This record gives sequence, C-alpha cells and structure tokens, in this order.
Amino acid sequence: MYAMELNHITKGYLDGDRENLVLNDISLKVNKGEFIAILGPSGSGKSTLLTIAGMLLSADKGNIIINGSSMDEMKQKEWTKIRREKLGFIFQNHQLLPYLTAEEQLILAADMKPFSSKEERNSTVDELLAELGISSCKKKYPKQMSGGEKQRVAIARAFINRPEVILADEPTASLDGTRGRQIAEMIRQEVKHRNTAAIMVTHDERILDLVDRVYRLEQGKLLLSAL
Ligand SMILES: Nc1ncnc2c1ncn2[C@@H]1O[C@H](COP(=O)(O)OP(=O)(O)OP(=O)(O)O)[C@@H](O)[C@H]1O
Repeated sequence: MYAMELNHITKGYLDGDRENLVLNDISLKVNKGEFIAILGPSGSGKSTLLTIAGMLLSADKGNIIINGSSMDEMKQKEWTKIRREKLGFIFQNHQLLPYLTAEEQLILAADMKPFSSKEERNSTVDELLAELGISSCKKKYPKQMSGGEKQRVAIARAFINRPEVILADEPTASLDGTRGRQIAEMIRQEVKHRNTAAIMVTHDERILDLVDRVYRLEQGKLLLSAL
C-alpha cells in the first residue's frame, strides 16, 4: 500500500475568460519511507500540486488516497482532521510561533493527535530534538535560535504527529548551501528512520542526490527525471 497516491489530478485557474490548465492529469505514487523531489520552473504549478496533496485546495478532477483511504469520500469538513492526523508540513520559512519555545511548539502539534500518555509524548519530543541536534534549543524561543535551528524545529514539529506523509515547500530556500543541505539530510534521516513518505518541492539542485526520485513539473505534466 502506498503512503500517498495522487490519481489523475487536474487543476485550472481562470485567467480572464480562458482557463490556465496548471495540472493536467497528474498521477504520483509515493511509498512509505520514500523521499521524492519535485522541480519545475517558476509558475509551473509546484505549489498548487503540493497544496492539493496537503488537502488545502481541491482539485477540479482526480483523487487522493492516503495509506489506502480514499479522500474522495471525505467531506471537506473532515479535511482539517485528516491534515492534523495524516500530514506534516514544512515551509520555506519555519513558521514557528514566536511566543512558544521549541518544546512548546512540538507539544502543541503533538496534542492535535494525542499520544497514549504524556510520558510517551514528552519522550518523543526529546527524541526528535536529539535526532535533529537541537536539544539545546528545547527551552529557547525562535528569536533566540539561528535560521537553521528554527528550520530543524519545524522539521521536528512536522514529524511529531506521526504523519503518513510530509509535504515540504522549498524547505532549504532561505538557507545557505551548507545549512540547506543539512536540512535536506535531516528530512531524509527522519523519513528513513520513521518510515514516512515525503514530497518536497524545491529549486535547489544541490540536494537532489539526497532524494530517492526526482520529478519535473512542466506544462502541466509530471515527468520522472534521471537522478
Ligand atoms: N489562486 C490563483 N488564481 C489564479 N491563478 C493562480 C492561482 N494560484 C496560482 N495561479 C497560477 O497558477 C500557476 C502555477 O502557480 P504555482 O504557484 O503553483 O507555481 P509554482 O511552480 O509553485 O511557482 P514558483 O516556483 O514561482 O513558486 C501560475 O501561472 C500562477 O499564476
């Protein structure tokens, strides 16, 4: 069973009186523990595809299956619950809450899909902070952390709710080459360690050796690219 299947996703936007078909019958299957990248020129529809996969926008046609459950049957009302329980998001700019410490950011996300006990939750918070090399940031607020540290907290936060799929929108874009690479390495490490699928939109060609498959989105079509 795939962690996520996108089947025949089609999406257009009205541009004056004509339709701009951004995604034209796109299908993609991602296994558990697989890290894939989607590249493409500006305006090719990468964000649109990720937003649809993240159940933040509906497609005109097509279906999403997450770990065997078809999203076709879900009412839009249930989407928030699915997002909280099955998906994890990493954005270009960490998007941490300024008034919460690293630990509190993780606890807030964890409580959206509760653990069986507080002890288990707290030990998972500590484990993720340690795996990502930011245990020293546990009691720090975002303004006390470096850009790379904030992005690591954002990765920990995305994984804490034990999602089926991680969706990452240009997670390395605001970092220099070395830090950007570290961030991609850490996403890969967690994807493999936790057997989670991840789809990353990126412009950063320097990190493509860290992913399992690369796709290019061009003129509405998703093409598998040689690594
Ligand atoms: N809400 C909207 N209404 C109308 N057109 C839109 C809307 N959102 C996106 N578009 C158009 O759809 C196309 C794809 O946009 P999208 O943001 O998905 O591209 P992208 O590949 O992520 O671009 P970038 O790399 O620059 O972020 C663009 O032509 C854009 O202008």
